[in-house]
Amino acid sequence: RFFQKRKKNKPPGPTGLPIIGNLHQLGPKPHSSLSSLAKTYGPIMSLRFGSVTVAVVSSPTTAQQILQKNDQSFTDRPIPESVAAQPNVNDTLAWAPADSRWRNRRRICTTQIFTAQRLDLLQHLRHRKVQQLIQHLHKKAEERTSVNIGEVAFATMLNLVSNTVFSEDMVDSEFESAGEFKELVWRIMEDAGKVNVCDYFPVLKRFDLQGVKIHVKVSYLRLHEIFDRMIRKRVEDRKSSRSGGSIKNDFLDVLLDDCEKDEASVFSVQSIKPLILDLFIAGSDTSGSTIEWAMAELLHNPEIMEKARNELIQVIGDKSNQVKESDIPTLPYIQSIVKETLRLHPPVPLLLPYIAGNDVEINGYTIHKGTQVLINVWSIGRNPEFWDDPLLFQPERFLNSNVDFKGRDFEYLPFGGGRRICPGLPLANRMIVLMLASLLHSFEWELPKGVNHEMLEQYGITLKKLTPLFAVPISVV
Ligand code: HEM
Repeated sequence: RFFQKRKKNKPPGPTGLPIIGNLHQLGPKPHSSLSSLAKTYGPIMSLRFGSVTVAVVSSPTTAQQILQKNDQSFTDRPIPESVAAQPNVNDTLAWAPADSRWRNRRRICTTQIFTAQRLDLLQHLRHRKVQQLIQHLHKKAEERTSVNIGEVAFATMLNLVSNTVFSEDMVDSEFESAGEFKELVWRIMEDAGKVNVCDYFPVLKRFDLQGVKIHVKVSYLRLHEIFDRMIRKRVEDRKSSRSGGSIKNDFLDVLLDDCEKDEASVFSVQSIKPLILDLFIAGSDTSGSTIEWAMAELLHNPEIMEKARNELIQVIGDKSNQVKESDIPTLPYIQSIVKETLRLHPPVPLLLPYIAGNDVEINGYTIHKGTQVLINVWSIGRNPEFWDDPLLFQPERFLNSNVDFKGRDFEYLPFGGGRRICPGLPLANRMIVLMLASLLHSFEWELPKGVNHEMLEQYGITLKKLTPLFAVPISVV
């Protein structure tokens, strides 16, 4: 009777099979399968994955109910086993419960890295990292060899984050050597993207049937070891700096200042490592895949590429001038290309999952406490009810429109919304526009001969191209 009461008034959804529930309906592209199911069951539907009840939201008004109207009930996230494998997971930003310690960590990241003022101060860093990328591409252009666009953009972003945090590069300037750091972050992304049966059958957790947890743990521990070494070295340097040496004033120094401030500090040497790791993981692949999709769309739509290059030539001039961040406001077409890319290819198509903290009424249905909630922003961004010709890549749609990705327009949520909206949004926006504008201003691009250009997706922790995009840069004269 208790069980039946709990099931009362749930949103509609497809009947599941015994034991596995609806897991078999997810397929290799869950965001797309769930989008198809929503056509039958509506903007909020209920499914069962193993023993976990999941509500899937697929319309702007329903997303608004979750992220705005009832946001106090949807603050926490369920933690997948591949994420729980890391040490001190409750000290992360992305997965920790939204308590006062999480608020403090978020506040310190926002005020010390992501405010307009702090970002302005570190503009030179982004220019330097993008110029390193451009120099690397000039060499490739001379050799007439193709470049893995997603990978070099990913490595550039890793180096930007590592310079923000540690004031040093983690990937060599040629982006080629299998830099250990890059491989470790990459491997974590891969493992975290696997569908893990243990997440849906909590009784199986301790058996780690697919071995995901044990595999990913090795990478986490190694990264913690690297961070540990760097942090200890910095602690020593800070001691000597007090006797006259220099200090770096980067994010690590901010965190260590906080550790030393008082005993009630939210940070310790142990608890800053998961936070730093979160910034690397959340920032690099998302930005890398956005650049990859943008370039893939432009190679697919040469007239749009041409229009973008014309805007750059008009605003920036010829290749002897470099694109700067201060040019961004005068590049509306490039900005629209980035927005259109994030509409069609949101790197986190189902956002990070939420968990209902109590029973909540949405659209007349009850979302019971403990239900996982997925918001299908991929589906919302492709719905003809909210977008004209939604499957066409048309940056123009954003040109004279106020729709933005800051979490207030619920038909367009590539960075999520509400209190857990992506804190890295301002940095990502600046860096992605700058990187894309520089790639287009310095080079013409073509696909390697004989390559079949497809636009298929591969679902993982970020939504990537099924086959990585390789393109040949040609230096403009
Ligand atoms: C194109 C680039 C990016 C996209 C599309 C993106 C998207 C997202 C999304 C969808 C979420 C979950 C929001 C929600 O659940 O409502 C998120 C969370 C997060 N992102 Fe980003 N992100 C990007 C870049 C970055 C960067 C550059 C950083 C930092 C360096 C970053 C750090 C984070 C963190 C720490 C969280 C967890 C926030 C929390 O749960 O409190 N992201 N991001």
